[in-house]
Amino acid sequence: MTEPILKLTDLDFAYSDKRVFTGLNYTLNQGDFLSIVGENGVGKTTLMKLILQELKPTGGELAFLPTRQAVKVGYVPQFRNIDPEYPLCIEDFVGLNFAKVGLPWLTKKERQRVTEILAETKLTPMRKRPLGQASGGEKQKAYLAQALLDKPNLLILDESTASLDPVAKTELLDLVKQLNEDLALTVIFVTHDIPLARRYANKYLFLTPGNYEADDITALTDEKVGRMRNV
Ligand SMILES: Nc1ncnc2c1ncn2[C@@H]1O[C@H](COP(=O)(O)OP(=O)(O)OP(=O)(O)O)[C@@H](O)[C@H]1O
Repeated sequence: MTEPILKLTDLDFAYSDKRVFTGLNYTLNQGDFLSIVGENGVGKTTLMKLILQELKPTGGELAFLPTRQAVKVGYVPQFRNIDPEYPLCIEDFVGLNFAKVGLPWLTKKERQRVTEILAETKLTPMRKRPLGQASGGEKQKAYLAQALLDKPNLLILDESTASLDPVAKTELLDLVKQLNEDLALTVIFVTHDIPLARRYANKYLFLTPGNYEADDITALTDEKVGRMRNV
C-alpha cells in the first residue's frame, strides 16, 4: 500500500511582492519517483527550498508524513565545477556529512558506512582521487553518495544531471532508480529534460506560471508538453 511522505496543501509562496505559486496541492507517496518540470523561473528551485525548509510557505501547508522526524531528506545539487586544487579526495568528501565540530575523524561505524556507500555508488575504484580532478559524472556521483550517506528516505535531485553527458546521466539515474526500486527510496527529480523524466519517473508535476498539472508520467505526452509550454 502506498503511504504519503509529503503533502502540499494550498501552498502559496511569494518573495515579498513576487508571487511564485499559489494554491499548490500535491501528495507524494513513498516510493514515488516524481519529476518536477517547467520553464525557467516558474518556481522549481523555490519549491525545493520549501521542502528543504530553507524557506517558509507564505500560505497553506507543507507537511512531512507520518511525522517530520520520520522523513530524512537527502539533496544532490546542480552540477558545480570544483576547483582542481580542491583538497579532499572522493572518499573524504563523501564522509564530510558525518563531520562534527571538534571531532573531524570518523568512528569505525561511520567509516564502514562510507565504504558501503562508495561501493553502492560504484566509486570504490576512484575513492582516493582528488575530487577536483574527477570527471563530471564522478563528481555528481560523489554528491549523490554524500547525500545518501545518512540513509535518507526522500532524495532530491535538483537538475543534478543537467551538465552531464548522456552516459554519465544514465549512470547516475540508473543508480538512483535502483535505490528507488530496491529500497522504495522516494525521489524528486527536478529537470528540463522531458525524455529523461519519462524514462525514470512514474509521476510528474508540471509547473507553469500561476498554475500546475500533476499526473502519472504516461500522461506527459509531447502534445501536452507543447500546450503547457505555451500557457
Ligand atoms: N531570493 C529571491 N528573491 C526574489 N525573487 C526570487 C528569488 N529567488 C528566485 N526568485 C524569483 O522567483 C521565481 C522562481 O524562481 P526559481 O529559481 O524557483 O525558478 P526555477 O523554476 O527553479 O528556474 P530555473 O529553471 O531557471 O532554475 C523567478 O521569477 C525568480 O526570479
